[in-house]
Amino acid sequence: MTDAAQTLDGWYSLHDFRTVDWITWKMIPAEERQEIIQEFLGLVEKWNKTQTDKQGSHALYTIVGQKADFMMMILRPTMEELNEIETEFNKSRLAEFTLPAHSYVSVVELSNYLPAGEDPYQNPQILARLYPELPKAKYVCFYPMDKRRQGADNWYMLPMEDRRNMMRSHSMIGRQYAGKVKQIITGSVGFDDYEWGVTLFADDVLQFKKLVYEMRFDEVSARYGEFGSFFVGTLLEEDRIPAFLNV
Ligand code: VOV
Repeated sequence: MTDAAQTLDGWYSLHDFRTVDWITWKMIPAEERQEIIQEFLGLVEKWNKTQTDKQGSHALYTIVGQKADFMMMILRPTMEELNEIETEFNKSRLAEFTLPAHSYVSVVELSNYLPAGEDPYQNPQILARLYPELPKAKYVCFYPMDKRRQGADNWYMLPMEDRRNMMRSHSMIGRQYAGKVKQIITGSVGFDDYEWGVTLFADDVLQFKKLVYEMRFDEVSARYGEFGSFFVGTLLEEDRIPAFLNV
């Protein structure tokens, strides 16, 4: 067996995608819609408080295309909290007017391919990456991915040194996007259908395409990357929620 990569694990993550049932939403009185929006804003207010207390973070984005209408990305210290939040949303009145479109369960992950120093859990830069406050970037891009295990191209059979070299090259490309794209890699082996979730944040949506395309030419993605569905969305700030739901 080759050496397994060691991981540092941070907050648990839920990407929850919903489609709005606009037809039934339009059928109820405007007053009732306002109440439902207020109830949802109350939930978001609770999440804001958790974020201020540094006990988690969240982000809301409206999704472009037919895969979903909006996404709630939630980070929390435990899986139980994610489950509670999801259930609380499901019991809210807004949920009666949404259909589940997709979800992804994972945990913020850093791997030891690049040296992190002595006790990484004491390193403030590492802690900031494991327990991040999600940025208010204008755009989000989410997709799940695997590393290939097929015939001669089996990532998990490669010696540590080869994987480390390839990850170094990967990070060199990534670093050219510093300040343009922020990545949060979440591990999902044992939690969801792929091995990682990739969540990218940017203020210029085109940078997602440029970064993901450039990485396709890099060996770790070219030879070993397998990708699921891509979701792209625009920031749904709280003050935009009533307008988004206005019919
Ligand atoms: C935005 C830029 C960017 C930067 C700087 C960056 C850097 C780094 C570093 C330094 C490391 C290793 C240590 C760690 O921090 O974990 C990683 C790790 C990882 N990455 Fe990455 N990545 C980026 C971006 C970035 C993208 C766009 C993708 C998707 C790939 C693509 O083809 O679509 C990706 C994937 C991953 C994955 C799946 C892992 C875990 C691999 C494993 O086997 O464990 N990543 N990544």
